[in-house]
Amino acid sequence: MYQIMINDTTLRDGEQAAGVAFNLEEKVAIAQFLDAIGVHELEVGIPAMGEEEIRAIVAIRNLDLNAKLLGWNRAVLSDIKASIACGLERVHIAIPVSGVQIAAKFHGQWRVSLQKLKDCISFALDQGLWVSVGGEDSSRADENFLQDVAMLSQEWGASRFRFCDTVGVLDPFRTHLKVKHLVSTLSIPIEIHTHNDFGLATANALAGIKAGALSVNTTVNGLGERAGNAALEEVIMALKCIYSVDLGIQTQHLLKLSQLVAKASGANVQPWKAIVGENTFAHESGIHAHGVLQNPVTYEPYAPEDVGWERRLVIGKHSGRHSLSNLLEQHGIFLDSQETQAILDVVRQQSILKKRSLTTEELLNLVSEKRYSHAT
Ligand SMILES: CC(=O)SCCNC(=O)CCNC(=O)[C@H](O)C(C)(C)COP(=O)(O)OP(=O)(O)OC[C@H]1O[C@@H](n2cnc3c(N)ncnc32)[C@H](O)[C@@H]1OP(=O)(O)O
Ligand SMILES: O=C(O)CCC(=O)C(=O)O
Repeated sequence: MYQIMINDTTLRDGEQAAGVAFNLEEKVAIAQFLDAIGVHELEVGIPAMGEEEIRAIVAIRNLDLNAKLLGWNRAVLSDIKASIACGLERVHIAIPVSGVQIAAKFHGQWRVSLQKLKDCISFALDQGLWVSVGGEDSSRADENFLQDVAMLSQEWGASRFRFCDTVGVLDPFRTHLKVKHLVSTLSIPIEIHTHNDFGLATANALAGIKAGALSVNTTVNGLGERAGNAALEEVIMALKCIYSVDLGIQTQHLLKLSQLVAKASGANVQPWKAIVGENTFAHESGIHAHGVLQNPVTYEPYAPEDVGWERRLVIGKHSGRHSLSNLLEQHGIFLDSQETQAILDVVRQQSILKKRSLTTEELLNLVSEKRYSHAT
């Protein structure tokens, strides 16, 4: 595959998740972290939101990061002026392209909206800015109209066109078809922006990349509007492990980044969340733990250290003899198979009662209660 760029929008679409509000320090810390691990481009916010947002964006801009910085704008001149006031050199200008959005938001006046887009692109270019255009709701747009808007954006001087599955209604097959069509007719790069309303955001982002999109929008932990966006950590690791595409990003810090964003957003990551959930490298089931003890590749698609995790074997309702013996032996306890089975039976009962796996301390207490003479 060709050179793919991540344009992370945790600080824009991520923060649009209902109830999430980063302060300046948090925005700066997230931007610094993303930059430090090698993320190529950051959509840092919406300058039109006013003073607070502008202050945060200016603070990020003053860091002189390696990542390119992009401000999000409507096709409104005052929005572009606010981006300029932040000292940004790259602006993203969005317009809705679906019939339903143009009707509801612009009373069907698509010509007016296209003229505004043209004026904004022209103004931004005159100010020496680099311009990207976003087709909001591209996935539900009439294909010919979408094509026209993208072609016009290119003609008017935009350097990239963003295909947005704004309400997450595509599947990977349709994403591939639609993005491939745009890629084949435009000479500027396409960016893919996906939402997770049906749990397909990452799959659709990958399908867009497969179809030739050179840039992909992500957010840390998949944070974002409604069900969120394609998760940065999922896109990076899927590209690396499934497609052998290394984006040059230091993946071993992905867990720390996830924790930073979880704290700043007040939105915890569910334990089974891909890549960064706390169960990602936790093995309880006897058959799995036995396999992993022989060779971790049996039940792990990549090594925990690759993303900052450590492997955990936990003892609970589904555990078997091998993992129990392994853990006890680490504490100098060697039981015969009957004794091990007896402990396992109690573990199962206790796990059901406690509705969780047991801690090592609880397990050692169980063994000592049994008073096996050779157990210490
Ligand atoms: C799919 C997306 O994620 S789009 C990004 C959405 N993000 C956000 O809305 C978060 C930040 N937004 C804000 O702070 C505010 O909405 C602002 C500052 C942008 C605008 O605030 P307000 O002036 O109070 O307007 P409000 O939000 O109520 O309504 C949106 C206005 O933008 C217009 N608008 C929406 N999209 C666009 C667009 N792409 N280009 C031009 N105008 C647009 C609407 O028609 C409406 O205009 P009107 O006031 O003339 O009727
Ligand atoms: O940039 C755009 O055009 C809109 C981006 C967006 O957040 C969306 O469509 O979901």
